[in-house]
Amino acid sequence: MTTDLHPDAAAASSSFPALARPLALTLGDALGIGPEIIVRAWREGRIGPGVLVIGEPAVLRRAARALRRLHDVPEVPIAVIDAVADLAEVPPGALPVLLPGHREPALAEAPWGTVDARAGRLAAACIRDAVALAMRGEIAGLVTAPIHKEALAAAGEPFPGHTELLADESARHGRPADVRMMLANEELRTVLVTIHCALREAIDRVTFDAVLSTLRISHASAALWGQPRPRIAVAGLNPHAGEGGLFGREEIEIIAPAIAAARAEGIDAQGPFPPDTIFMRARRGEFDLVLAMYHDQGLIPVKYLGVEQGVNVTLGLPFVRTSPDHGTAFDIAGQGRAEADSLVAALAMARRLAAGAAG
Ligand SMILES: NC(=O)c1ccc[n+]([C@@H]2O[C@H](COP(=O)([O-])OP(=O)(O)OC[C@H]3O[C@@H](n4cnc5c(N)ncnc54)[C@H](O)[C@@H]3O)[C@@H](O)[C@H]2O)c1
Ligand SMILES: N[C@H](C(=O)O)[C@H](O)COP(=O)(O)O
Repeated sequence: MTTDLHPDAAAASSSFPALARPLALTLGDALGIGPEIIVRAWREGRIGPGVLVIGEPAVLRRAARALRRLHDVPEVPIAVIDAVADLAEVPPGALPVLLPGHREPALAEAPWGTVDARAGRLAAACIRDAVALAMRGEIAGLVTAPIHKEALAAAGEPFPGHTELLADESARHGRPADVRMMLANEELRTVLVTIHCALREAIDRVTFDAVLSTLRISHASAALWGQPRPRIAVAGLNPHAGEGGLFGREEIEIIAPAIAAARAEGIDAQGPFPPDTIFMRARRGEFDLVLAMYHDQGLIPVKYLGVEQGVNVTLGLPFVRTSPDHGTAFDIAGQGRAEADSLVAALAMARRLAAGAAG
């Protein structure tokens, strides 16, 4: 193994719960920071045992060469495997890379930080391969490196992100899934009622059923991370949670009735609270989780605390899926500047969730 282990490497590896099956790490957008944070985390000894990458070897080799050149450290060896079972044969120190069903080796010559349909196509293929392995029980879960949504769209994918694609794949494998996005760090957890759509559309999507089902999914999922009865705070949609109807009536007509229905089912839900202070209250311990009505209402407070520790978890799937809380960072891709901390946190969260799911 290389000599430049991260100071947290020993702590990270020793804290890994042993899993009976490996985790799959999907490549993400080949022209973003995904390949380099995978190689960097591996080189720093922070990925731990029982993990394989599903991706294009040539792309990972380019990332390994770039990091060797930029950080003057030994190049991470890549070991290509054809099946999960081959993981046991991979020599120590080599990064195991499972060949995806769809290949795009030429992406190793494409410019970093550019939108490329081939990268979108490869990213989607790696995700689908990982879901197939998860549904067959060959892996304990998947951790997805960031994709670029424009590249996904350029590849003709009808899904705006992993969350929607994973739900569709789950259904295609016979397991329809009502999923929600959670973003969590050490201080704050938020689950979103609506995600990847225009804000005007998001407001229309805030319905009684959407809020109630998000509460149900959040409540049911919390047992996986050891909180069987989470104290859930529900943010209002409008400023000051509508100020008694002065600034909108969604809280009165939609959100409060959904909270009441959830409470009648035994879910510890409270609100709707003014959105501008509920995250501060949750962060200081009044609540375990905040339900946010739309994407940025929930993600800004978590990411504002720093993208280093946040983890994106898809709730409601029949398999574990986590992801770093950041994107492809095209502005720094290929420069050796991307931090791998959130990827490491996503892997650690996936291990904990997979261990919990295994019982
Ligand atoms: N999990 C995912 O797949 C995921 C998550 C978020 C965004 N995205 C996608 O990524 C693309 C770019 O999104 P964006 O620009 O809004 O956000 P981004 O997270 O890619 O970048 C935002 C800023 O944070 C910095 N940054 C991000 N990750 C970093 C890291 N690990 N180390 C150091 N700096 C880091 C970037 O350099 C940039 O300045 C979009 O297509 C978006 O949809 C994907
Ligand atoms: N909404 C997420 C964020 O901003 O972090 C990001 O787009 C990831 O979404 P998926 O996991 O659905 O790709």
